Amino acid sequence: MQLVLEGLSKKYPKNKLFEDLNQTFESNNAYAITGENGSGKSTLVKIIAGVTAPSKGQVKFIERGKDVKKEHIYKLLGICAPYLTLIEEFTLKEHLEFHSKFRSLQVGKKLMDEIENANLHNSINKAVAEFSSGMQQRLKLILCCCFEAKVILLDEPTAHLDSKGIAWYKDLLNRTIDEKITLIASNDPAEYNDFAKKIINIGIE
Ligand SMILES: Nc1ncnc2c1ncn2[C@@H]1O[C@H](COP(=O)(O)OP(=O)(O)OP(=O)(O)O)[C@@H](O)[C@H]1O
Repeated sequence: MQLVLEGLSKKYPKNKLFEDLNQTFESNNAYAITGENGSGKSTLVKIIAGVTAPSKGQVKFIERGKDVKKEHIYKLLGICAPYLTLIEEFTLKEHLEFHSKFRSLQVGKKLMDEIENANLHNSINKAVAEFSSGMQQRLKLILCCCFEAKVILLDEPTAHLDSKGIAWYKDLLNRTIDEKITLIASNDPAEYNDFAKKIINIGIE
């Protein structure tokens, strides 16, 4: 599959971000999206996810040579980003049950093993409102990486993680991204160096 950015630009009334971005992302590859603070990395991820509209240009998802219809794109995406929040009243278990209703588990993954790997096994019945920021981040990464997706969008994926959490993130990603398009929006090489074959800097010089 391919994810194509065609002449993509974004500006706000007082702020011009990126302009005429043209890029093709291919399956089985990971890419880093870098750029100084405020350059528009998160905005680009939101545009790809369909949450924010571009000022110009378009994003295309192409599968077996055909454009994927807008209404089906969400099925292709796994997203972990600071602005995507968990449901505070739900327990960890309820989050997993909720996601399982509309998304199948990635082949080869066992949710309870992943929960244990993430060191969340003692918090299965705890409401997410009682989770620390690092625990919430681990759960977001599990939801993003353990359920079927062809495109993985990660925005600052190791935010709030300690060194053990970062090691766990790298292991999880190593077991997840084969055959997928993975985009990592970040300025921290530790988040993408082991994975990204290409670094795309979107800052306007
Ligand atoms: N809804 C909005 N209205 C106006 N300006 C916005 C809006 N959303 C974001 N911006 C501005 O767009 C710019 C890019 O923001 P964005 O969060 O995409 O940058 P970033 O590269 O991810 O930054 P950082 O490295 O700090 O995370 C910022 O200057 C931000 O203030």
